[in-house]
Amino acid sequence: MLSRLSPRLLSSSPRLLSSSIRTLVNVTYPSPSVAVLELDRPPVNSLSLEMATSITSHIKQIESDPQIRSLILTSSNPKIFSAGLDITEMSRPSKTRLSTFWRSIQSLFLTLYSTRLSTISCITGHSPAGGCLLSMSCDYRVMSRNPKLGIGLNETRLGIAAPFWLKDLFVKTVGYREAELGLSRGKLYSPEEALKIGLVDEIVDGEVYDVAVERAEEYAEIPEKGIVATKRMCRGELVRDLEGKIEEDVGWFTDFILEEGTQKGIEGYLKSLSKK
Ligand SMILES: CC/C=C\C/C=C\C/C=C\C/C=C/C(=O)SCCNC(=O)CCNC(=O)[C@H](O)C(C)(C)COP(=O)(O)OP(=O)(O)OC[C@H]1O[C@@H](n2cnc3c(N)ncnc32)[C@H](O)[C@@H]1OP(=O)(O)O
Repeated sequence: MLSRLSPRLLSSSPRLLSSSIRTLVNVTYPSPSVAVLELDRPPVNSLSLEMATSITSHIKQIESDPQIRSLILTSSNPKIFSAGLDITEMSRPSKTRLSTFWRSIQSLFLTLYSTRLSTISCITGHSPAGGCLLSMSCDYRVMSRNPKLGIGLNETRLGIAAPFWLKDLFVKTVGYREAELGLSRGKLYSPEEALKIGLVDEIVDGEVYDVAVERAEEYAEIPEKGIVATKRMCRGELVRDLEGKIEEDVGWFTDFILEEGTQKGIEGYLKSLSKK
């Protein structure tokens, strides 16, 4: 039933959908060529298996409408873009669930990073780890100037490491030395710092969403053929690298996460979060 609804219909009846099926995202259309996908999984938009799968399938639905040229990724929570992977997915999981979870994250990355759509990340709130991955997978990043916000890859703070493709994406975005420093220290950058190193492209004092729509409309005016060929040129290598190592990467992730030492670290991190 859901899959037969066109994306436009989806956006026109979000309340009807949320009462029947929890989609975890809202889709709206501020102009004929622009779609907005709003993450909506309270309290912190963390990426569970269901959340990652829902985002991926909504991107694919939006992509299938030829009129839509740009996609804005944002959050229903003004303070938090996404808290990254749902850490509870990695705490004492079954191996089967953990593998399926990781495949859903790989698939979300590949879909968002290689979509024909021009993607704008509208970052109004915190964006650690998997949240930063979502933003870095977009073509353009606009962030609120709020100095209390943080964006970056803080995996080491949980006793885990970013997978090779996320490390490569970070290197491509901010350069080798900054990536090495940021990854090993698990650094979360303020918006000003993020702008300085190229982790975000613009910071905004007022309404970030309005600027994101403006940028999305600018992208939508550029001929699609040129954009798609350019994205393929810039992003194809990393996409092919991961596509060629999907199983190996699932193996690394599950082995690493299921190690007792990693489990203890994750447990401790979860406790520290709930004690705050
Ligand atoms: C060799 C390599 C092989 C394999 C690689 C291995 C792994 C690498 C994998 C992938 C890379 C990506 C990893 C990740 O994304 S891990 C997640 C990292 N995220 C964080 O560290 C963020 C943690 N959260 C926070 O810092 C704060 O919650 C935040 C600043 C976002 C919001 O603060 P606020 O004060 O507003 O809310 P809280 O009270 O802290 O949280 C509310 C509620 O939500 C729970 N929570 C928070 N974050 C998460 C999360 N990521 N997953 C699940 N649950 C989360 C928090 O515990 C609170 O719960 P409760 O106490 O029950 O209300």
